[in-house]
Amino acid sequence: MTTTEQTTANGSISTEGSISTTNWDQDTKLIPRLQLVDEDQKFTQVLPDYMNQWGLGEAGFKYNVVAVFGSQSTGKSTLLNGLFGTSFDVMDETQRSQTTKGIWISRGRGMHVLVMDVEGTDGRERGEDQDFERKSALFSMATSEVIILNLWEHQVGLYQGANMGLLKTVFEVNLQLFQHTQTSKEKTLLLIVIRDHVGSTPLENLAKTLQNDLEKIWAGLSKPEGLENCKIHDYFDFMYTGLPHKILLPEKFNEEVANLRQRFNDPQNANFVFRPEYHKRIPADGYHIYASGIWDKILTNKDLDLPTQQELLAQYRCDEIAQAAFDIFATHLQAFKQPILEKGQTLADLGAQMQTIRKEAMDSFDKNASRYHQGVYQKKRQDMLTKLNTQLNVYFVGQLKNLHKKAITLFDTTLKQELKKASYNFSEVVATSLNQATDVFLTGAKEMVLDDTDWSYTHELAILEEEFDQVSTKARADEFKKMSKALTKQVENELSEPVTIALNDPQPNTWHKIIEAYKTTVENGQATLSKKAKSFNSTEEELEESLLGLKREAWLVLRKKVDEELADTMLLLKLRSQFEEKFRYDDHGLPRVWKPEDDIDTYFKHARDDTLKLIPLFAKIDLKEDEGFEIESNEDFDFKQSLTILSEAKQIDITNRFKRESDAFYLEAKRSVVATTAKIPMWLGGVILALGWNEFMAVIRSPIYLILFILLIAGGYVVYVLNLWGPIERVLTVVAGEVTRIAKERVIEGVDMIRDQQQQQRQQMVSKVGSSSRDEVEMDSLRKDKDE
Ligand SMILES: Nc1nc2c(ncn2[C@@H]2O[C@H](COP(=O)(O)OP(=O)(O)OP(=O)(O)O)[C@@H](O)[C@H]2O)c(=O)[nH]1
Repeated sequence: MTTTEQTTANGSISTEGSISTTNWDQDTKLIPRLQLVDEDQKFTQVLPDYMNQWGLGEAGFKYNVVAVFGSQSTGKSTLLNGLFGTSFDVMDETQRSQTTKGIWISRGRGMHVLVMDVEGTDGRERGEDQDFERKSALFSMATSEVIILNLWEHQVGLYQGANMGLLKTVFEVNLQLFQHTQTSKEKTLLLIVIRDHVGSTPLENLAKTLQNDLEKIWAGLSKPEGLENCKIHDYFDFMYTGLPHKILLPEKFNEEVANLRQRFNDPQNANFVFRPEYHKRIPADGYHIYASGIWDKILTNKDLDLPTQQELLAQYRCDEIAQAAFDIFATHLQAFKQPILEKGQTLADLGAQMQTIRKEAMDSFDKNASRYHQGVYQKKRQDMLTKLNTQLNVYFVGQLKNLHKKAITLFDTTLKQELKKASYNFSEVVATSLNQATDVFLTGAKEMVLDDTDWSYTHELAILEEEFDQVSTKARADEFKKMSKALTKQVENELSEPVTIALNDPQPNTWHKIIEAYKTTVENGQATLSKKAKSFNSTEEELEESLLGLKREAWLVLRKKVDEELADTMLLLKLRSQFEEKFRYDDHGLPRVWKPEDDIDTYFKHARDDTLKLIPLFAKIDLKEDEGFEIESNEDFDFKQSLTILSEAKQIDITNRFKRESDAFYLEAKRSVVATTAKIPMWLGGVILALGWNEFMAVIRSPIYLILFILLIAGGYVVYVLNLWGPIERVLTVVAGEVTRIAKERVIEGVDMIRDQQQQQRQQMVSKVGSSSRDEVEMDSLRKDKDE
């Protein structure tokens, strides 16, 4: 036999019948019973343990509850034991005193049914105190889906009898339970069992009589406000059954009891009693809370209505279940690699992991909590989800931050790497690196955004994009700087030679030539810049700014070169060479040999004046042939000022220094005239020839002298031609030095030898004369030494 549990579309649970975990015949062990409420009206603390012992702890909705009501000693316990295989106490025939005190509970054999044996309602033992009867009725109605009403046949029709009082109580408490519920009232099944049914009056007739009496009782009840017109069938369904006399017809009795059991145990039975609509929808794991809560309310005489109780139970249980689920969740969360996140690393599958542990927790919550009041469950579910999301959000934020860092680093490194390559297009490299880094961030971020959250990475993405922008702007600036540097170098190379040439050959149009060279160079540079600027995605304004920058930069390079060329020493060199050109060389470029008749003073004056005229030419960049040429100035660059090369003071200084230098040339020229004038006169040659005529003839006539003379002349010629005079001179010097050294050594050796001989002679003399005259001899000897 099976029972199915289904969650319907609106979330409510429907159950079909009870469930047998074991077969009736196999469930032979004594099923423990429990006094739920004792004589002192105290509710038991151990119900959860018993629920587990009975195997109902995890039954969910797959269990049913039945309670029995009736007068004392009407065979209620006997009936329950027969129907459900329980072991409730049965009265000893001989005593005839009340056996069942309070409320007992047990599980039905072979079925998931909680069976409650409620103390009889005669009040004989408790006197006329109807208090417990009302309380137990209220409790049974609130917790059970089927109430068995136990009546003797002979009591039927006795409208004023004790049973009728009991029924009145049942109806009243039922109305109390649902007083706040105008709609969807839960129904309870009243199964009226007529005991010792002899059969003379058919069951139908007895049922009719009883039904009439019940209607009458119902009509006589004072209904709560709003429920004045409610009908008995709004709250109750009725079933009637009769049982033969147990003592007189025991076999028949047992047979009928077995038949009746089928109505509790077999969902296929036409008169199956545990129909889903009677189910109280209290999940088994919350039954003890619910039941004890109801009893507590009853004892304290507080307003008791079932829907509120069910909501309260749902809240309590949902909190408990949520806490249990959260504890498991927290354990998983602890195992999370938070240190990795703290170290700035990212977890590849963080999103999936978060999803898994959240799902696990939510599934665990849903499994148990979804059986409770739907409104409460949904609210608690939302709370739970929010709580879990808040916990996980820490990881989301941490990972997002790390992804941010990762993306920025990736962008930076990729960009740098790509820019190191031999050729690249800057804007393309930036775009590729940007896509790559953004992709890393977005993939990681998207993977982490869980359903049912308002998590967003847009803010972080916006910040990231800003940072990307900063990095690429910096890279662009660096690249631009690099390019500008290369261009400056190019400009420097291109300008260097023309400037040097132009300044070394100063002409009136020197500056024009230099400006022309500058213009050509700048044009070339600007063409390169314009071409490269495209790859930087530069705007028109940026490009214009860069072109102007290049112009200024190139001008500064030019100025630097000019400054180098016209630095004091260089300038003096240039002036001197110009002066020499004019003073020491003639119009054909041949060196002048000054003669006494030459007008050195005039030459000198002209040359010096012409040279001095160059100083004002060098002093300022002249733009008269380049009218309109100008470079826009700014706070760091003043074009007008940059045209001045030499200040007034500098010009005077250079003029003076040059004058001093040129004076030296003048003196030198004068001296060279004197030297030419001081030559050996011609007549002296005649004298030498006359005096040396005999020696000349001797040489001519002697073949040996002649050969020696010729050899001497030839040797002299070879030495002259091969320029060997230097080495020969060195050799002669070395030889002479060596000869001198050897001679000196020989002289020193000779002197030392003489000194040694004299020393020996003195010693011999001393030994002869004796020690008294030793000093004298010594002095004498010293004197001799000195003389020597
Ligand atoms: N005449 C008759 N006697 C029965 C029947 N069933 C049980 N008895 C007897 O009635 C007596 C009381 O039986 P219980 O089962 O203890 O009755 P009860 O209603 O549980 O009694 P309390 O728990 O004390 O209220 C016992 O002596 C039973 O043998 C029956 O069907 N007919």
